[in-house]
Amino acid sequence: MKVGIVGAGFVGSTAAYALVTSGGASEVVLVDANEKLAMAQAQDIAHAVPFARATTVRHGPYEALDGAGVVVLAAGVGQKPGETRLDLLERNARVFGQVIPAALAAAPEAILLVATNPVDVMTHIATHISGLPRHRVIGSGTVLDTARFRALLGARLGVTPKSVHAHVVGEHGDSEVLLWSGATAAGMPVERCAAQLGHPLTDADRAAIDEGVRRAAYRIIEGKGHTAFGIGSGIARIIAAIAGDERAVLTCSTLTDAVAGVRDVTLSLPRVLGSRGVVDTVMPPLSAEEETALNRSATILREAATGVEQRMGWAK
Ligand SMILES: NC(=O)C1=CN([C@@H]2O[C@H](COP(=O)(O)OP(=O)(O)OC[C@H]3O[C@@H](n4cnc5c(N)ncnc54)[C@H](O)[C@@H]3O)[C@@H](O)[C@H]2O)C=CC1
Ligand SMILES: CC(=O)C(=O)O
Repeated sequence: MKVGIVGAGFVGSTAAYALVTSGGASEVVLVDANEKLAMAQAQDIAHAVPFARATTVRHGPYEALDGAGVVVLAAGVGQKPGETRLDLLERNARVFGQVIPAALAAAPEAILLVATNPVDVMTHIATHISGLPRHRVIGSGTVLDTARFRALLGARLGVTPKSVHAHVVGEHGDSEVLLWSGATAAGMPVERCAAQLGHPLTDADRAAIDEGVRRAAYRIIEGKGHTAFGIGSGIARIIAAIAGDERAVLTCSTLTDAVAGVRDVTLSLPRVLGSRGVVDTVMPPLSAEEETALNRSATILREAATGVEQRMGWAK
């Protein structure tokens, strides 16, 4: 499948590199307002191809997205140390007003995969601007937070994160909800598995893991200015699920009729991904505490979306 990536900065270029190393695309085209950057990234990544999977990597204007099955949207600004994701909304909404019509004019059949933050509200905006059916506008959502949760749980249990099944839902951001009640390893609740392995999970462990997931971006941005490897790999994983019509379950963001009592909200839940995009959604069982936290997260996102809808004149 041909994949377009608009925004060839840290996130877009790392996603392109992950696609090349995983063999997730036959062709990758990078587009950026900074054409010199797009060209340099495309050349650098193309030089990895002899060590990786057969992929054509190039840069170009929007017209070069012609025929793309997925267009990744990674254009816009990222957080500076201390900024929240929601602080980026106004600036990145303006970017999407330019980028989405141009991308769809070239690739009208594409699924849009949004990475730009705040990713849930940007996915909401992308659904409105594009006019596409909601199943074709997917935010990377909490795919990264779920990976962070699995990584930290795996480290605590002393097993590979690949053997840990645990999900983060709601906002990709401060109000996200770690679903401890459904977390499993080796086919049993994660607490029981941890105890059997001689690493019982204490309240302090749980608090440290929650903090480690929720505050990961802040810590990494403080240290290196951006995050890219986790999300680049997550984007490549989502594209593989679409390209292979896998029906893989990944925590992605898409416009949803009602979640935890909140209507018309774009956030992450476990989504079944296939060649049409989001082909189904699974609502996990939640504890009372998780239900309350998801209602709060959905309310925050609904309010942020309402604000944008009013400013853009979409309010009904
Ligand atoms: N969804 C997630 O889990 C994550 C999302 N992000 C978000 O991804 C976005 C990109 O982050 P980085 O790659 O680190 O930023 P970056 O600054 O390295 O790259 C952004 C690129 O967008 C380009 N751009 C800006 N306006 C444009 C326009 N109108 N048309 C075409 N290109 C345009 C810039 O020239 C730049 O190359 C940020 O919003 C960041 O917060 C970052 C990490 C994780
Ligand atoms: C920057 C960002 O959204 C993250 O790394 O989670």
